Amino acid sequence: MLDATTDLKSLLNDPTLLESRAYVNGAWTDGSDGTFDVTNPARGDVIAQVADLSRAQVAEAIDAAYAAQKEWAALTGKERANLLRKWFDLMTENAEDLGIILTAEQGKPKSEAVGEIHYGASFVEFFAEEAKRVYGETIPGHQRDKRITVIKQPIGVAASITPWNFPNAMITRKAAPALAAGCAFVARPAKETPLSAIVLAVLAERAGIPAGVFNVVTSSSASATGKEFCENPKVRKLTFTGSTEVGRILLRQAADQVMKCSMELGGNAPFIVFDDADLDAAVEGAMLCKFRNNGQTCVCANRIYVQAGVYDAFAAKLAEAVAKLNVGDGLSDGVTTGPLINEDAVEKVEEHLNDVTSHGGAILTGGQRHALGGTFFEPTIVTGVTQDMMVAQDETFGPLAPLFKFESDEEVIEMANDTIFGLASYFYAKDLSRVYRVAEALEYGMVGINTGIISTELAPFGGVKQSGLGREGSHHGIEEFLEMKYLCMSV
Ligand SMILES: NC(=O)C1=CN([C@@H]2O[C@H](COP(=O)(O)OP(=O)(O)OC[C@H]3O[C@@H](n4cnc5c(N)ncnc54)[C@H](OP(=O)(O)O)[C@@H]3O)[C@@H](O)[C@H]2O)C=CC1
Ligand SMILES: O=C(O)[C@H](O)CS(=O)(=O)O
Repeated sequence: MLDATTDLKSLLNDPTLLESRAYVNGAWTDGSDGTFDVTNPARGDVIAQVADLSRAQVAEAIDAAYAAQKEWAALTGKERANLLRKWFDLMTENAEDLGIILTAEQGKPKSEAVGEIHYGASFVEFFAEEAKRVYGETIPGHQRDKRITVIKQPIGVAASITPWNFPNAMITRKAAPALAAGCAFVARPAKETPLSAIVLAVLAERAGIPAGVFNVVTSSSASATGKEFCENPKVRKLTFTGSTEVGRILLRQAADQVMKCSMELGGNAPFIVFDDADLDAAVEGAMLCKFRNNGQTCVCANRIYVQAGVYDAFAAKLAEAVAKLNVGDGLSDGVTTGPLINEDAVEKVEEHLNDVTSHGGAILTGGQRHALGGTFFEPTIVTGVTQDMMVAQDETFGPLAPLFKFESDEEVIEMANDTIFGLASYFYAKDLSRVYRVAEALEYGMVGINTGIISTELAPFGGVKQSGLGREGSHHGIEEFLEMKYLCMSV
């Protein structure tokens, strides 16, 4: 066993949670293509060698899901709910260990990782309850001898492809409604962070979720797995979270089967501070919104617009708050900011930063790779940012806070909406008519008003324009995994 694996196991209350095989049809499965390495981004060492499944093995997982789905759907909603509740209880009981595993492979501070585990588990808890509430309807007949009924049925086998930035919650946000609806599920996690997905399977098995209902296929080739998901006729639903670029590829591939797709894609969130805002609250919200997960979330503030009259005061307060961030290894106590996921991520931050400074912007704080080396980067604020700079159109996905100045409400709404994305947006203001006008004018699926954190299992999460299709979470979330059937009966 690798030294780093031994070290990681030594941190766990239950070392058996650290599994490196895939989970197919209730069996722990080695990869016919060998293994691929999983690295701790804070330390650079290999913490696991995970099963590398071939496309043929992915097809076997789909076969297993297809075979298990009918019996799973035949259970009552309450029976499925009871099993999902046990899964939720096990996630909650093991949250500390799941958080340590998540931090080790993804890098976020352990406190954030444990927070993600509870956030991820909240979807399982919520949709366990929704399993009992898949209602149909009756409609008055169109003729005297006709009776109209509408029923909801599970779509069948659902497959997911998820990113590395929330390796637990992005899976449960999909698998929980799918299983609650009566679907069977095949999850393919990002190659950077498969351990958090695998441990969900460990707990699903312990919860008594039947073999074949929840499968985790780990692979180094996302493309091959994605093609199998899109081309295999037994798959009736594809649910993806990741970049818009990859979302487009998958939609094109899924089109051949006219497959039902949910897409949670890229963002470019504006964070607007009006001159009537509570500046201290706005700074607190900006810190949470920008620097959560080191800026590696699709709903992070990507552009910070500040009205001219409060620009300097806001910038000074934000710099004070950024100075308090503690960059380091997420497994160390007191660390608030971990490393970026990989070298590509660091280079993207540098590219956006250099574009700002080479076009007249200025660094207020930070601005370079951290003294810790590796993929650590100094939390950075830049000022004098304008709409023609890269950061205005492209998602940084890192700890870069670009401050734009604006004069009028009309001007900032136009700038905020000037993007192909439409996922999350935020603004701070007190005047009620301004709040209504701005909230209604922003072209986004989600608007945070005087708050920088909007994510909850109770609300419909999703975007418009090229940020995605469909919603996850809330009672809307289960509809993504149901088909509506119209029954017309002649009496
Ligand atoms: N709207 C939302 O909720 C979210 C959006 N995102 C967006 O995703 C981006 C960052 O995440 P990142 O993981 O780099 O995004 P990517 O889109 O590169 O990867 C997301 C997932 O897709 C897989 N993938 C990559 N290429 C293909 C392909 N050709 N066919 C099938 N699967 C593929 C990846 O696998 P592998 O990593 O193994 O190559 C990974 O599991 C940002 O743009 C961010 O905004 C991220 C999270 C949430
Ligand atoms: O992947 C993401 O960025 C998540 O969707 C963000 S959140 O749901 O944790 O806010």
